[in-house]
Amino acid sequence: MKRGGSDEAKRRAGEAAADAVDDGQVVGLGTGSTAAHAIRALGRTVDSGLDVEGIATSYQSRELAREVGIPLTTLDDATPDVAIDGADQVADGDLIKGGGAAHAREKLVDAAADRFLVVADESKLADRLSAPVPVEVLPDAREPVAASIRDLGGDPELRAAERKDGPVVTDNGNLVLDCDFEAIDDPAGLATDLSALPGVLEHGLFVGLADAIYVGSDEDATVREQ
Ligand SMILES: O=C(CO)[C@H](O)[C@H](O)COP(=O)(O)O
Repeated sequence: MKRGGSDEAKRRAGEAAADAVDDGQVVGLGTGSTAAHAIRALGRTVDSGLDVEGIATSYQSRELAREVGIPLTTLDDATPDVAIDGADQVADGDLIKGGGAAHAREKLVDAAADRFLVVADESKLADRLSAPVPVEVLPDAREPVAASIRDLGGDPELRAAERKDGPVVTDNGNLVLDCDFEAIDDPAGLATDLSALPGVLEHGLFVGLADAIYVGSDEDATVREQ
């Protein structure tokens, strides 16, 4: 699915981050249209002889990696040296992710990596995180978690599928509540509160995880070390 700014800006961010991958490294392969540019660029470097292995964060990134010829491994067998992943919003180096409902596996792989590179076009940058926070819940936990989110000041909405009747079902077989907290003053505190709710598999607040943000525009890509 395509979200955010121009495809050219996303391509510049994704390709710049892929350029930072060294021979012999294991790479976490993020999900979304910006991360897909990085995966395609890595596929081209594999074609030209670079020895890298990927760890997919979703069905989408696994299929794309297979298509472009990146050999795959898993967290059972390897630790990612670097992960490259997109974001829905970036503020002060913290992120909201999960626009593609892949944030549970993304957080697992991105947090495991020695270096986590975020790839984003300029439209994702904000002064404060304020986009709805995706919260993946076990199907049985939908109502209790929604009630707890309201108690925390959020407005949860079950994510509906686009070309299927009913809700989005994640790669893990769960549901997603998009939770609007408006401007988030304390992302770390909210992340802790959401993680503590029974039935929450994972939420899309990525606090203090990013090592560098690759920001693409229609002209170039710049790197902001965190
Ligand atoms: O978190 C994600 C998927 O769960 C994506 O990385 C995020 O939604 C950004 O996507 P895009 O690069 O297509 O704008």
